[in-house]
Amino acid sequence: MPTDGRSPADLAGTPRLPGNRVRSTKSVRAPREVQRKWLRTSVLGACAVLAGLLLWSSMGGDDGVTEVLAHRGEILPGRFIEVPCSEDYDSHRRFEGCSPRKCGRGITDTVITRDEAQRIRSIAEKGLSLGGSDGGASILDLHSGALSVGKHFVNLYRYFGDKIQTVFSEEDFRLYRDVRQKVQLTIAQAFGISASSLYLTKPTFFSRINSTEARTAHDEYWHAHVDKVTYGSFDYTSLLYLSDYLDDFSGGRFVFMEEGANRTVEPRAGRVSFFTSGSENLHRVEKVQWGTRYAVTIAFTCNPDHGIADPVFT
Ligand SMILES: O=C(O)CCC(=O)C(=O)O
Ligand SMILES: [Fe+2]
Repeated sequence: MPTDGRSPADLAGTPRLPGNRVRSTKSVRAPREVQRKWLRTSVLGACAVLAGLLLWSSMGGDDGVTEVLAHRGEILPGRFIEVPCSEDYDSHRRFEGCSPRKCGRGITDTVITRDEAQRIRSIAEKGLSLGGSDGGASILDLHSGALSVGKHFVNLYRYFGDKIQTVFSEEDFRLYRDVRQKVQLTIAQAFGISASSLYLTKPTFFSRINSTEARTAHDEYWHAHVDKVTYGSFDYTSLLYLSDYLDDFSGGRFVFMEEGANRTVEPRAGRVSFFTSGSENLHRVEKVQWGTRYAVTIAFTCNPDHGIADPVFT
């Protein structure tokens, strides 16, 4: 406890005002000034510590510096950041005019409309309502038919047979293909390659993430990874977000991880984030804290042998 610098013995002979207050005389003014000075210093010190803490947390705390590449509220016509390519592509067959020579990441909010995102999300909702993981992460793959159910996956097409036409419509598949085409063109343009040299590859899938605790390894979506290592055939990864960060869910931001710096993409319905799939783009997804996050991972390869077709309504 701070004192004004006088011992109880010093105070013993001091004249007292009513209320037991020490009278303000010249002899006591100096210690009171010391007290004020101390108070001022403490307040200033506390403010400085608070400002430091705020700055530290806004920079990502002990994760290192965090830069937001795309805020949830902004509408980006297009942002592209070039990064040096990793050597990951050297150990794979090279397809000139397609395999990444220019690497990087881009974000655009103007290729897919909010309305298209809403309609694409309805497809995901319909499909995923037929199943869903016991843990926090469910997937629906319209190409293979894979759908999370409990702790496993079922093949939606085998399970429903012809009845699948009562779930999805021809229009759903048309929209899905149109969106895929627009994303493919965007990637080709950003990396200076021909769109026809890119092939859709697997897995291309919808994801639905909530804050339910993971039950199996499939629910653990938050680990840092390199898509080319995880999925093999990927050369270019894209993500189309179907819900809004902080309106529909919290947590769940996409993070590009680099030494000393993290760069985040805040999901926003209609936002397309795309990047070369090698370790120049190591990334993770933050754990979702509340709400539900929908997205589609749309992957492209340069190797026609690894290409897959658009899903068809049969
Ligand atoms: O949903 C996301 O933001 C990222 C998903 C992802 O990293 C992946 O599918 O490989
Ligand atoms: Fe990934």
